[in-house]
Amino acid sequence: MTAHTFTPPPPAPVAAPVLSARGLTKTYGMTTALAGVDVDLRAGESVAIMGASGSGKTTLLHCLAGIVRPSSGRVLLSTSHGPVVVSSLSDAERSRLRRQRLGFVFQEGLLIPELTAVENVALALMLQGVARPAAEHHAALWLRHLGLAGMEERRIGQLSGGQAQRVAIARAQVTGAEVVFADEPTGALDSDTSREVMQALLHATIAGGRTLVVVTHDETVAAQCSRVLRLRDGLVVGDSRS
Ligand SMILES: Nc1ncnc2c1ncn2[C@@H]1O[C@H](COP(=O)(O)OP(=O)(O)OP(=O)(O)O)[C@@H](O)[C@H]1O
Repeated sequence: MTAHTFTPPPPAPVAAPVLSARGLTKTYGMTTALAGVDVDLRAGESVAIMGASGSGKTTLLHCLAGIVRPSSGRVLLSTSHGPVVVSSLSDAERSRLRRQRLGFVFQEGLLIPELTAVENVALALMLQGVARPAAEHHAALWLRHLGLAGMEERRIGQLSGGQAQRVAIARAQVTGAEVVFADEPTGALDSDTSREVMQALLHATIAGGRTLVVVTHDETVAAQCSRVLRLRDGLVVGDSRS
């Protein structure tokens, strides 16, 4: 009789973090906005950052996204071209990195009111050297994907708040950003529209295996994310996964 030995399957590989922060601090004069944050974010995660007003949420998002440079500590972004130490880059290098590798959806959309929906989305690609016809083609596909077919030629002021936020989501996705950062993306919307916009943001980002980081005060927004980080006085005091 053959002895059957049980061979345990190899452990599932743990994906390397897309974004890692170690010992992040940020001070503004006498104010400590971040007091030493360590965090690893992985591909496919949707991470809500919560906490009381002034706890450091936006500062953390800005440090992770290379918008502001931390006072100390390190932010490492893993890109398809290799790892990048975001916190050591110059202002110009960080702004290039943001344009090429990161996506942003803020409450006050960073959309240009004089441009149409399709032009706003296409602009993100054109800034990377994509020719206008191809950029507008891709932009229109994303707008359709986000339920905005027929609204491509409207200026931002001719859209509802929820529609404008979906244009911002399309713009954040169209370049294939590794990580999408959102700061109160649904703060100005009613609760039904907020849910729809949040679902659109989650599906667009996570379906592509990318990472979403959302600063929010809204527990219903956080409940739609796969992980919630809670900040107090510039420190992470809670980290839960659903
Ligand atoms: N540019 C700045 N100059 C001076 N102080 C700042 C600056 N940005 C943030 N701060 C201070 O750092 C601390 C953290 O601010 P931050 O905006 O990160 O908090 P938050 O949790 O996002 O707050 P809120 O929920 O009110 O938006 C606060 O005390 C704030 O006043």
